[in-house]
Amino acid sequence: MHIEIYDTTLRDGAQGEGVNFSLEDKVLIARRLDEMGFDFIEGGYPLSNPKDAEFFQRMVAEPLKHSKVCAFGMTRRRGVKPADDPGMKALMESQAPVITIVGKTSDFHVKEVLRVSEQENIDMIAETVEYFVQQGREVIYDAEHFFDGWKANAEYAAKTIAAAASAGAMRIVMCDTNGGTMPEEVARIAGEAAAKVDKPLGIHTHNDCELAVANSLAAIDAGAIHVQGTINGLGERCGNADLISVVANLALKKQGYEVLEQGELDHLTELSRYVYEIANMSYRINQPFVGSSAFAHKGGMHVHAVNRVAESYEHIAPETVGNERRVLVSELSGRSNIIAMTTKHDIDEDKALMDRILREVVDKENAGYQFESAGASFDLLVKRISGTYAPHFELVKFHTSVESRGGQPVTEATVKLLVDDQVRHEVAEGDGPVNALDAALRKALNGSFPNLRGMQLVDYKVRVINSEAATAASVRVVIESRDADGEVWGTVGVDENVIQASWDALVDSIEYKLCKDEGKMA
Ligand SMILES: CC(=O)SCCNC(=O)CCNC(=O)[C@H](O)C(C)(C)COP(=O)(O)OP(=O)(O)OC[C@H]1O[C@@H](n2cnc3c(N)ncnc32)[C@H](O)[C@@H]1OP(=O)(O)O
Ligand SMILES: CC(=O)C(=O)O
Repeated sequence: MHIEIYDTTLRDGAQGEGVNFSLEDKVLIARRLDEMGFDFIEGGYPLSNPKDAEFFQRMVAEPLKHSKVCAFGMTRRRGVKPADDPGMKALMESQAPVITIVGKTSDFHVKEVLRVSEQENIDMIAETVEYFVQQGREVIYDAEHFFDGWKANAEYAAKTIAAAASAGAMRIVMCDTNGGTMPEEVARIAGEAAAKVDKPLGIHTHNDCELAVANSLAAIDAGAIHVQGTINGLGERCGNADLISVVANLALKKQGYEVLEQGELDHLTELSRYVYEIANMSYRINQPFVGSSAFAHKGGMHVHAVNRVAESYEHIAPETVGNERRVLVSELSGRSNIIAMTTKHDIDEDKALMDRILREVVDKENAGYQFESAGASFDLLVKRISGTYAPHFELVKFHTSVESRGGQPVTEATVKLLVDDQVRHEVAEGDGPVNALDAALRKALNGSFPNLRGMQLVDYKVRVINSEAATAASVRVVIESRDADGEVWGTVGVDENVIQASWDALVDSIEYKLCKDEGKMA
């Protein structure tokens, strides 16, 4: 059976703290969802702001190929005819083929929040839905606080959805607006609701109890054919049901459900990252299915098993959802991690060598290093231990200073190096000691290694690692560098002095780039 996937990233997702899509962001996301075969895309709330209203005009000018565009709004205001209500006018002007109307299900909300009679709320629902149906629009009815309302007064809740259904709504969507309902309640109430209306049911859940995906699946198992949610679970408070997980579970874990266009499942990871990128948010590494850790193996025993049979510690093949398997190296590694991570180093599976590398990794992690995000430093460590490393330069000395000139801080670094037995002595200013050191180091090396101009530092993180040791605390510096072709690599340095730790990470970054360009890292 086909389950309709209704995306509300651009409306309910935008209600998430820290999310603010521009008009162009919204158009880009809508187009990507359209390409993947999402059935419905809720573009926004046209009454709310000009940007949302404009989005619908863009959709008229440049229509989507597959997805139906939905405009969202509430039922008419109390005591007003739909045709006179500014909300209805904004929805009509959107020209969206589908209008999604949210209305009150719970008698408590009718009394305490809307402050209208129970009958007026029923009339608001029926007249609003009927108005849009008469104007030739398809109407989806979002029954707000559906489960809470049903638990408090099932008879009244049933009357509200019956009003929407008989007025012509094509879907009745059960909303767990406060996100507090348990999956067994969702299943039971969805079954009871199905007996009261003759329209297909949908489900819209929030994640306040970390159950939004489970509740969506429970409703579908109970007969709902339509599911609403957002990409990556963006949304107000704890977010909405994450459609990435909903879609993956329906396609891969449940029997008999079809979702999206065929062959689109392996674009889920790309879609998730795309939306994070546009929302200017960091992705969640442990996000199910699509996080970078979703198939990352760290424990030595696990890596040993995965090297033999991948499915021993993987519930699906990562490629099914466009993700990839990763092996991490750390103090929890066994020889199997090292073997998996050294395949590119043209070294035999020499047991003694693997043990030496493993011991060095464990010792260094014990001293505060972390190789998970510093793969380039690990690769250099392997080269050092296997005797294939020849440094490209030697440090004679470095010096940094920060002084105040006219109230402005000025940072300067000097480095003295030996490159091919030649002394290079350079000074540079920077936005801080590490930036200045980087600039001076490059000045000293650029003549011999012009390819260094292609790389840049893109991230710099410092962490105190044994703060309980007070003055003797060490710091770990992790630097991320990027090459002109987009390749990114991480390096790490640890020391009691933050400048020394930064220097070590910096030198590893440059040595890695030079080795890589000479084909010694492949
Ligand atoms: C569960 C959900 O996610 S529903 C969607 C929630 N999303 C948003 O609120 C984001 C967009 N909202 C907005 O831009 C604004 O709130 C607007 C434009 C919709 C309304 O703004 P305002 O007119 O200034 O009203 P305000 O937001 O303060 O209050 C909401 C009003 O709608 C009424 N209302 C709430 N739900 C409904 C409903 N389902 N049907 C009719 N009226 C409703 C409230 O009673 C209140 O009116 P009142 O002040 O006369 O009592
Ligand atoms: C409609 C909606 O967003 C909700 O009830 O949560």
